[in-house]
Amino acid sequence: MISEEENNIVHYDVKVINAYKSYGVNKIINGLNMNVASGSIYGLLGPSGCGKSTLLQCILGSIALDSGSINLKVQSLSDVGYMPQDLCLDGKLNIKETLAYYGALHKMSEKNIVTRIKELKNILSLPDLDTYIENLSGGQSRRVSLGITLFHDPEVVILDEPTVGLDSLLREQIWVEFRKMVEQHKTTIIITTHYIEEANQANCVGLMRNGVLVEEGLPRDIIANNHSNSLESAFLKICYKRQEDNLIHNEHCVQNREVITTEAKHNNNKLMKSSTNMDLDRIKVLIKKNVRTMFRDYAFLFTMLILPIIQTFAICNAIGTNINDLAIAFQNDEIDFSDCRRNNIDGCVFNNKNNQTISCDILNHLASLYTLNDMKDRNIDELILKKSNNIAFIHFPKNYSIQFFKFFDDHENYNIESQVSVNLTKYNSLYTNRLLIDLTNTMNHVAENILNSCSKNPRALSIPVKLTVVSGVDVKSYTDCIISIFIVMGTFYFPCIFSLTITLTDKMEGIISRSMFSGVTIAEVVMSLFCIMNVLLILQMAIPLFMAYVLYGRPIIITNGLVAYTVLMILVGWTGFFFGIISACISSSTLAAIYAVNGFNFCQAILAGAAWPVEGQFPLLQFVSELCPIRIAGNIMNNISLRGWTWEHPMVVASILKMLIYNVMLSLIVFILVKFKKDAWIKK
Ligand SMILES: Nc1ncnc2c1ncn2[C@@H]1O[C@H](COP(=O)(O)OP(=O)(O)OP(=O)(O)O)[C@@H](O)[C@H]1O
Repeated sequence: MISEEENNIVHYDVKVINAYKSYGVNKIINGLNMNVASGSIYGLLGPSGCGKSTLLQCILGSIALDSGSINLKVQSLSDVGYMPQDLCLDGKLNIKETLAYYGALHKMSEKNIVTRIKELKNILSLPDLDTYIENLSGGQSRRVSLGITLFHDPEVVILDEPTVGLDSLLREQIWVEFRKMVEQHKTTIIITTHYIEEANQANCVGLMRNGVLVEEGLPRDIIANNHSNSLESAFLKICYKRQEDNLIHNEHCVQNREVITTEAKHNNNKLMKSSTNMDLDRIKVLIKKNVRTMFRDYAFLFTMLILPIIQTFAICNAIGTNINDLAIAFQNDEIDFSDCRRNNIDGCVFNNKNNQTISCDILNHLASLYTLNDMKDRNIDELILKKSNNIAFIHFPKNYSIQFFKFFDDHENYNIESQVSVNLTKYNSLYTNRLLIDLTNTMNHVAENILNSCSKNPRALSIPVKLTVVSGVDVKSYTDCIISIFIVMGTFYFPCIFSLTITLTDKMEGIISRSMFSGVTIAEVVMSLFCIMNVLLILQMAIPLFMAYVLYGRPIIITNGLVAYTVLMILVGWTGFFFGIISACISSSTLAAIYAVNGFNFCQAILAGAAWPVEGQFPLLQFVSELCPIRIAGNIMNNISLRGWTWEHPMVVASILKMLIYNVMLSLIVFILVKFKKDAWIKK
């Protein structure tokens, strides 16, 4: 038989003892004591910004107290249900999937999940369960959020303004449910609310002001003690009185009963501790949820799967190709250019000098390389160059061919005034260099034709150098030389953007912290993303490789070095992934993080030699370039594919080792952030 003394003993599920918490100089909790009896509803009231949410988060252990202690009777997070003030819901899931996700995190069976979804649909008047969260009204989303909190039937329920935005009828229904939970299941509920009158239904209310509870008691006692007719007016009186007295004291809810402090099995720091533990089932649940949301985000899918195709297409078509669309202005005083088309060198030009027009030969050859614009008025040449797209102006004097032959026959008496003049625009060094090479080649070509026409050895004019390729594949364009750098750029960039955007979005939307309240560890979040990333990485590697080497036929030497090539790509992908995770962890703004990562990748690509050879950089910059993962891997991948380097080459082994070291270092940083910087994964 229970004695009267035992009957008076109150057991507490939550005890806050002399708690202090400051943000900088702002003291938010200032020596607060609070006792929440088991199997009761505790209404925590107070003006906006007084620290109610902070106190709840300290109770849950997501924020650490500066001093004081919080004792919770519950054993683990699975015994607690927390509804944050923000919704923290994933818009790309529907109601059923959302509830099932949290049910699965709490390791509920499929059958229980289905039954519980039906129950909560009735209790919370949820709309059609297939409706996506992003299509719900504010009040409907809040009910789903409450549903998540109650889903696993926790012993202690902590609710931060659960009834905001709900109509009075629904609020009433929900309070009836709270009372039922307390009576039937002995659930303990702590609830903050702005609707003071609904707190009348609580077993105990506490009024928080200036970091302490200024009043705590049964609602009807507080009303009676303050000679008021409602809880709201009673609290107003208390606030005025406190302002006058400037007195802060804390009286306990049940003063005439003996208080037994429940043994502190878990304090706030242990309940939601940073953990590197991993549970395979939870990782599977996280993977399922992330894959589901990814496949519903078309912009994300486009970035992950279509953008690599577009990028490779752009690289293969827009870099290192022949520049065919350049224009040259010319004036030919020797012959009208329209007559040139009929003009061919006929017989040996030295025997038939007067009929030959060498300018035609030169212009016809240039016409196969450039767009030629015939200018009749030489005086406007300056204007032509400034106002048009012509990169040069070429002028042939009247007696050009005669003098040209003289150049061969009688070099001493050659009239220098009669040579072709070329006026260059020098705003683009690439164009200028190209034109100079083309002019030299053209003149050589014409000279060879002339010598051929007279049955003379054309090699008489060429320089005495013999060129032979001794190693490496025969590259045809600049793209061939740097294609591996571009491929590896994408292999770094896409996993980086993948891990950054998913982690940061889930962090900023509170989905990570909400999942953590359901037992998920950050290590599990990272591992689930790592698994998905590896599948995506296979596609992101295969797409550019197939396009570059199969579709566009870029040169490649097939050796066993290609295995090292693949290993390097995978290691670069992992580096990008870890880099994205770390960036997401230390960033507090999604846009800033994306800009920073894009900017970093751009610099890295430039330093790695994507635009210009690294050998042209000054020594210190070269040293920095050699530290970039894209350079470490890309350079060796180029050597494997173009020079046939294999596993046996020490540089190949060295670069694989360097990339391994990179991955170990970055994963170590991730480990430290997971283990010791829990706050960094949660939106402040
Ligand atoms: N991470 C933080 N850094 C600095 N100050 C913070 C942080 N979080 C909260 N605060 C400050 O602490 C105070 C208490 O905030 P809290 O959210 O706990 O108030 P509240 O009582 O729940 O308010 P409301 O009823 O409007 O939700 C506020 O002044 C807020 O600006």
